[in-house]
Amino acid sequence: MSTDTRASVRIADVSKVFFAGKEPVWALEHVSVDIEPGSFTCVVGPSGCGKSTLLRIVGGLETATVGSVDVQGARGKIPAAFVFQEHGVFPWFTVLENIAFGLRMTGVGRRERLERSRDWLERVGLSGFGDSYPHEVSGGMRQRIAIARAFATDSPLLLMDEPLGALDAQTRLLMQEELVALWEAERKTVVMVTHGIEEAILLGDRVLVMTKRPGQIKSDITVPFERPRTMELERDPQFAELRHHVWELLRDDVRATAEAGND
Ligand SMILES: Nc1ncnc2c1ncn2[C@@H]1O[C@H](COP(=O)(O)OP(=O)(O)OP(=O)(O)O)[C@@H](O)[C@H]1O
Repeated sequence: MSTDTRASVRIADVSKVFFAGKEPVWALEHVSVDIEPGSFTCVVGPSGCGKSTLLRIVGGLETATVGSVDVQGARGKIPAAFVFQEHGVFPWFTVLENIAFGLRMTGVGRRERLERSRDWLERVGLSGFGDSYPHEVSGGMRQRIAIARAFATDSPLLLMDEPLGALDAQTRLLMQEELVALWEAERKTVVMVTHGIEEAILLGDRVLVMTKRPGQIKSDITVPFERPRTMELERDPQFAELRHHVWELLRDDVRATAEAGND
C-alpha cells in the first residue's frame, strides 16, 4: 500500500460562528481532535450541533473562525474526497463516467481512468450498469456510485456526511456491510458523520459524540471490536452495551435540541 492512501488530521481548538441572520450562530466551540492515518472516525450528535460544519472545515469547504485544521499526507490534487447524503452524482454522466470523474479531476490519463473506474464499478456491484444514467438506477446504487468515486480518487482522506442517510432501512443495512468491507480493504482515513449509533459502532474505530450546539466533543470512544466486522456484531452483548452508552451520552442533548425546535 502506498503512503498516499493515508492521511492524518489535526483539529486544534476549532470554533466556528456564522453571521447569517440577526444573531451570530456559534456552530462549534473548542473542538480538538487528532485523527490517525488509516482510521475510521464516526461523528454523532444532535441535529444542528455542527457535525457537517466540522466536516466541511476539515475538507476546506469552510474556514474555522478560531483554531486550525492541519491535514498531513494529502499530497494529491484532491486533498479530501466528499460523499454527501444525496445529489452526489452528476445526472448527465453515465455511472462509469461518474466514477471516473474524480480521477479526471486529478489528471489521470483516459486509459487508466477507465481501468480503475471499471474495477471500482465491479467492487461496488454495478458491473452491468456502467452505461446507465443515474436516474435509471436505484437510490442505493447512486450512493454506491458516489462512494466508489470517492474511493477511486487518490485522495487519502474521505469525508462522508450521512452517506447512507437517504436510503431505506434495509438498503442501508446492506450498504453498511459493503462500506465496512470496502474500507477494510482500502484503509483510507475516513471521517463520517452519521445519525445512526449502530452504524457508527459497526463502521468506526472511534466514535466522537458531540454536544448540542455549539458543538463540542462530549466523548471520544474507542470501539473495541476486531475486524473484519459484519452485521453479526450487533448480536454481541458488548455491542448493545456500547450502543446504550452512546445513546445515554446523547439523550439529554437530543431532547434539549428537539424541545428548542432547533434543526
Ligand atoms: N452557511 C451557514 N450559514 C449560517 N448558518 C449555518 C451555515 N451552515 C450551518 N449553519 C448553522 O450552524 C449550525 C450547525 O449546522 P450543521 O449543518 O453543521 O449541523 P449538523 O450537526 O450537521 O446538523 P444535522 O444533523 O441536522 O445535519 C446550525 O444551526 C446551522 O443552521
